[in-house]
Amino acid sequence: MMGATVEQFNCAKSQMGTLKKDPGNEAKLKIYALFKQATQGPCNTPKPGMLDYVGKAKWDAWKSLGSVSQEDARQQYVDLIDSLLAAEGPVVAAQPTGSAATFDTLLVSTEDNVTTIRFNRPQKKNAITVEMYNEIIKALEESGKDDSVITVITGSGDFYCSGNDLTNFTKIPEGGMQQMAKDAGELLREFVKAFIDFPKPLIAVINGPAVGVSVTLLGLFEVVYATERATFHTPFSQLGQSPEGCSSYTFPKMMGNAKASEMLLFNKKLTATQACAQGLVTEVFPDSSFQTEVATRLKAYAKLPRNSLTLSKQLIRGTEKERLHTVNDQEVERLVERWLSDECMQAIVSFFQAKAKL
Ligand SMILES: CCCCCCC/C=C/C(=O)SCCNC(=O)CCNC(=O)[C@H](O)C(C)(C)COP(=O)(O)OP(=O)(O)OC[C@H]1O[C@@H](n2cnc3c(N)ncnc32)[C@H](O)[C@@H]1OP(=O)(O)O
Repeated sequence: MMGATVEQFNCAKSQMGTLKKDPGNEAKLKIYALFKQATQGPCNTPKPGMLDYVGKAKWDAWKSLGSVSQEDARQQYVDLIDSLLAAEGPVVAAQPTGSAATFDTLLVSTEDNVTTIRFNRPQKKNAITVEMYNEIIKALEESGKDDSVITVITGSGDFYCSGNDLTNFTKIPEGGMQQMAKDAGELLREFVKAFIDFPKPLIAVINGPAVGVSVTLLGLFEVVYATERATFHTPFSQLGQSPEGCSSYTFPKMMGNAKASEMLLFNKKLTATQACAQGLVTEVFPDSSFQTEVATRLKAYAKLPRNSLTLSKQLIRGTEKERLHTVNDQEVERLVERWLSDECMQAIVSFFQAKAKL
């Protein structure tokens, strides 16, 4: 992990004063400990006496950081303050509890502390258009700052999502194919970044088959619940493309190189049960009880303390965030080249030719 600079650390220190809500004792102890470690190094003071409860708790928190370097402590401090600020951001005015914000390709609503982002192009199997990528980024940005405790992503109709809308590659801008690939790369980078940086627990509710980028992103979710009817397919080589959504890193980490290669190189489509065995899915439910069983879980999770969940997510994900951004950049760079390849163009032409023959 690369550490934060002293300037970034000082900036985070001053931003701490702008927190509107008390982050709670657990977070305050962590902030104290990281501050001490960042400014003085490992704990080197005598342990306070038994009756000095507060002093002892602070000392324990500092001591628990062991030999973490001052540079790393600065980074963890900056990340922690960032995530607390992101989690408490202003309650989005257009998103009072139970309301639905307006998007053209999504249904977004917040109810009982759960914000649900639902892909809403069921007639196209929820394929993701350029507009929809942008709306998902916006919905995540708003949901990261609203008052909800967890965020859920799911699909309308019989599919979860059929991945990138292949018509995205048929609208050639003035700058030609090169410009199209460049623009698509930038959009994809921002899209995946919105998932990497999302501060709250993110839960995927996979209501049917999932394809392409909607599958690769799953490694960036905290929990993935699937109906037994769901399938998971990443047909990249078939399309002359290469993996994205950080899956070139998260999939081998989750399922090992061989199983990841079957999916990402050789287009193997997994059933929900197989995906669960590989660690891509958390739990599979019978289709008949899927929605009610998952709703019960979500309701319970949404009653948990918001800050504790955000902080715990940050502990689990924080150390690899930088790595994920690097992976995202590399995957985008490779895809921009791939989109201009004969293999990819031919595969897209074939998809539309097959459609035309029906
Ligand atoms: C600009 C930023 C770009 C970032 C790109 C990031 C890289 C992402 C990569 C990927 O996601 S790769 C995966 C791409 N997806 C696919 O290859 C899936 C293609 N679709 C299919 O194979 C099938 O449609 C299906 C999903 C298996 C469903 O088959 P089914 O027989 O059940 O339904 P259909 O009649 O085929 O579909 C209904 C309707 O929806 C249209 N459609 C479905 N998926 C897509 C799609 N991905 N792109 C565009 N259109 C799609 C399909 O053509 C039908 O349309 P109509 O014929 O009714 O007009």
